[in-house]
Amino acid sequence: MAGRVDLDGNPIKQITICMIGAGGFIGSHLCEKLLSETPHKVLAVDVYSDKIKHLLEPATVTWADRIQFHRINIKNDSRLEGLIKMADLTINLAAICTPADYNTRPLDTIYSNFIDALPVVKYCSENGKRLIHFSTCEVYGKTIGAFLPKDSPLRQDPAYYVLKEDTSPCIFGPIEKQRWSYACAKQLIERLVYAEGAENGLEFTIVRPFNWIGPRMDFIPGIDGPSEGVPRVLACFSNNLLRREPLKLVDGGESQRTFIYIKDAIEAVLLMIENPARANGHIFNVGNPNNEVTVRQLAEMMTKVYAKVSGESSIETPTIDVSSKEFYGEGYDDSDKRIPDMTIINRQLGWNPKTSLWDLLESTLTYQHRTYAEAVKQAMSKTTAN
Ligand SMILES: NC(=O)c1ccc[n+]([C@@H]2O[C@H](COP(=O)([O-])OP(=O)(O)OC[C@H]3O[C@@H](n4cnc5c(N)ncnc54)[C@H](O)[C@@H]3O)[C@@H](O)[C@H]2O)c1
Ligand SMILES: O=C(O)[C@H]1O[C@H](OP(=O)(O)OP(=O)(O)OC[C@H]2O[C@@H](n3ccc(=O)[nH]c3=O)[C@H](O)[C@@H]2O)[C@H](O)[C@@H](O)[C@@H]1O
Repeated sequence: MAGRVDLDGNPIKQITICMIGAGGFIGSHLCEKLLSETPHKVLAVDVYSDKIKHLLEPATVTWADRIQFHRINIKNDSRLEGLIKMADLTINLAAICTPADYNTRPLDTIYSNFIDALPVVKYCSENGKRLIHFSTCEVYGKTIGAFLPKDSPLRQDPAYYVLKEDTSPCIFGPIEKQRWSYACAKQLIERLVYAEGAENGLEFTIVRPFNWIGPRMDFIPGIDGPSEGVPRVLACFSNNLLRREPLKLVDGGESQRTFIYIKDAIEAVLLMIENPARANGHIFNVGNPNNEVTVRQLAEMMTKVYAKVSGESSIETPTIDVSSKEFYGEGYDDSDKRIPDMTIINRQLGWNPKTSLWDLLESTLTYQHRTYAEAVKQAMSKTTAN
């Protein structure tokens, strides 16, 4: 760790980071990276700590004095401002961010993504502290191309679908499509952070993740999360594979996504943390434009990879179609296609993603199989016995 320098060759000083939402999927990977590869200190704030338990116990691990866990709900805890004041940098990851919640719990979604983030921005601004705020690629909404006729040749033109931080519009559906409650709340908090920068000099960076996936993402229903819960697609499909049931394709699985390995994405966040002069004032797409698939293709690839890593044959009917109304309920809508433009992050931080979709699925599904296969088998045999 000695002699670490930033992208401009300057020595990197040890800092203290207040990480809100540190117990979640991204937070757990970021904590791991900071503790194992940097000298920085982490004040980890969350209501849950299961995903970072291995970093907190036992107290004898070499980094024990560099991480402190604070079980705090940021909605109503006066300790938050004190922690932000103690830190050099605050990273806010806390949010409700599973699509099944956006149309079924729109109030909680809006409160979590906008109202609850407000004090964090305010405390950073008032105390002259740097903020890295986690937004989402969903702020782009639908592509311009989605509104062209299906057979229009313009749909093939990147100008109609590649998403650029400084030029693409944010295109959401009507209010009754409550899916957009999340994207809209995230957009407004982005505008607020940006305005604090412009009017009050807040030093900020906004991150727009594009489908980061990997170990510890969400939960397996009935094992380490509610039986009726609907996590994001990686965990939904993992759950289906573990239970040997068909993967459910919402509205035919035609939507397109670009998936990036969490470990590649975390490299980008570390560059932002350690290169403030290059990252401040910027909004960054963080994704892997080379890993584009339709959801149907993702299901097919996950089925193949899971067969390889588990040694189990695939089931006869690996996928079934379900309507979005049946799967998510009233008010669901979808982003059609998400390709991140990488110009800004490349120019500012020289960062590029590395891992192919096949490789990232192989390591992630190996983890899923190792972590959950036995527990799922036991849960299923109990259900059959009852
Ligand atoms: N994973 C992705 O690909 C992705 C994509 C786009 C945006 N994001 C954004 O990145 C951030 C982190 O996402 P994630 O995938 O790690 O989600 P996650 O749900 O795994 O993590 C969020 C964490 O925040 C905590 N939290 C929520 N409300 C809180 C509160 N009131 N007080 C304290 N803690 C609270 C949760 O307990 C959870 O541990 C979110 O803001 C999300 O919108 C993630
Ligand atoms: O990860 C991101 O970058 C962002 O996008 C996600 O949104 P989305 O990609 O729509 O969510 P997923 O649950 O990962 O679904 C991806 C696609 O798979 C489909 N799906 C999901 C689950 C399933 O079982 N079957 C299925 O076909 C969905 O309808 C959607 O088209 C979430 O909103 C956030 O985590 C985040 O802000």
